[in-house]
Amino acid sequence: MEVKTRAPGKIILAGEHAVVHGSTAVAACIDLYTYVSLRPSLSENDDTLELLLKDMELEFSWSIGRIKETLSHLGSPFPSTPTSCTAESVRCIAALVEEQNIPEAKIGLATGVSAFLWLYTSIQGFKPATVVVTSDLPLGAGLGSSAAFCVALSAVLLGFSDSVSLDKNHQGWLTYGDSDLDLLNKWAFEGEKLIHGKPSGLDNTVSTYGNIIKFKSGSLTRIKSNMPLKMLITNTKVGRNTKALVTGVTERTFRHPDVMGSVFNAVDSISKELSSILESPALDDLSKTEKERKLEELMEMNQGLLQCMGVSHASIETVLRTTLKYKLATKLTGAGGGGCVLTLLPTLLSGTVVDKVIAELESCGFQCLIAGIGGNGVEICFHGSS
Ligand SMILES: Nc1ncnc2c1ncn2[C@@H]1O[C@H](COP(=O)(O)OP(=O)(O)O)[C@@H](O)[C@H]1O
Ligand SMILES: C[C@@](O)(CCOP(=O)(O)O)CC(=O)O
Ligand SMILES: [Mg+2]
Repeated sequence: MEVKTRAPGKIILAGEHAVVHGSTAVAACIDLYTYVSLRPSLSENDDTLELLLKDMELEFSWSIGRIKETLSHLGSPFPSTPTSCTAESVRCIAALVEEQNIPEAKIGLATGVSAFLWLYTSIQGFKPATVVVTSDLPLGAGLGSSAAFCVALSAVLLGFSDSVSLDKNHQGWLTYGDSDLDLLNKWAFEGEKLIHGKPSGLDNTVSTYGNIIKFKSGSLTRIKSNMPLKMLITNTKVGRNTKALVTGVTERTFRHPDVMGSVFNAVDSISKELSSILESPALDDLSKTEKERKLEELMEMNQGLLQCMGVSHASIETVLRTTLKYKLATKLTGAGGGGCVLTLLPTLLSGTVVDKVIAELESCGFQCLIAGIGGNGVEICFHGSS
């Protein structure tokens, strides 16, 4: 039987980077997904584990014997006990990845392949199978592709273990129960660590549970938003790497602990205020517009503080300047340094203005999209996957 999962990407409305240092952040999932399907090998002669990254046109294959020989110290699989990859296992897994000779232009994927091997062997053990990955999300652009990958992967692997309880006769997409979500979110976090180094857990948590969440020091609060949010997402297409940007902010924090502490505190207040605005009732158009004005100000302030942290970029500043001409507020989303930028589109903004902004941004070589915000988190499909 083939089983498929999908996990959404995300936008961070406030609090990226500061959340790594204990501040509150607010994030929402978007309707762009990473899909992972798993087909266990049925033939006794088949002794390989295959990973197919379809969008990347990359295929990896290891003999189970080779994996066992390298990772035998792991023992039996431990699906119910999310565990960090030890330094020794990191080294062994890196050797298995290196043998696959990833082309230099795609070497950034090596950490994703390592996360795959860790999650696979920890949850499934040494069983032959084919795992296929596709994604709607741009990789390394701030929309949480790394987390969606780890969440969808953990979800499909646990879907084959006895550690989760799911109705396998269900047709179409099925959501997981709360305790199963807690388990797969912990595994996804372990995968994110191999990609990000020191993730806050925000991205995997919003991809797992969906909707809009407030997140601080590993714990989440679901937000019941009372306002429809429309965001223009602009991909600057400037490549960057979350791990390097997070390290840069941490180093700046070591150099200027007091200043950065104040910056993180300010971000914490922004996220708290933003979430309370989302939750407060919107009674009429006037109060809706007032709330949107406040959100815009908070986004502008958050962007200023992200610039203080050193994670803005010339391309992001170009988007800021362009949208400001239309009196629209913009902030980067995710790790910054390029990647994606959010612009709030107020309810009463005319379609003509939106079209003009998009045309102007696209004439700079950027790519614009408007994604649906705040749907379901990770889901699984046993039959008739779309
Ligand atoms: N579909 C995928 N297949 C394999 N690896 C992936 C996939 N999606 C993400 N990754 C891993 O995540 C990395 C990008 O993560 P990151 O730098 O955190 O950016 P973001 O999470 O914003 O997209 C990739 O370089 C790769 O290692
Ligand atoms: C910068 C950070 O706050 C978010 C990173 O998101 P992304 O990988 O750029 O999608 C890091 C984290 O929360 O772990
Ligand atoms: Mg990421």
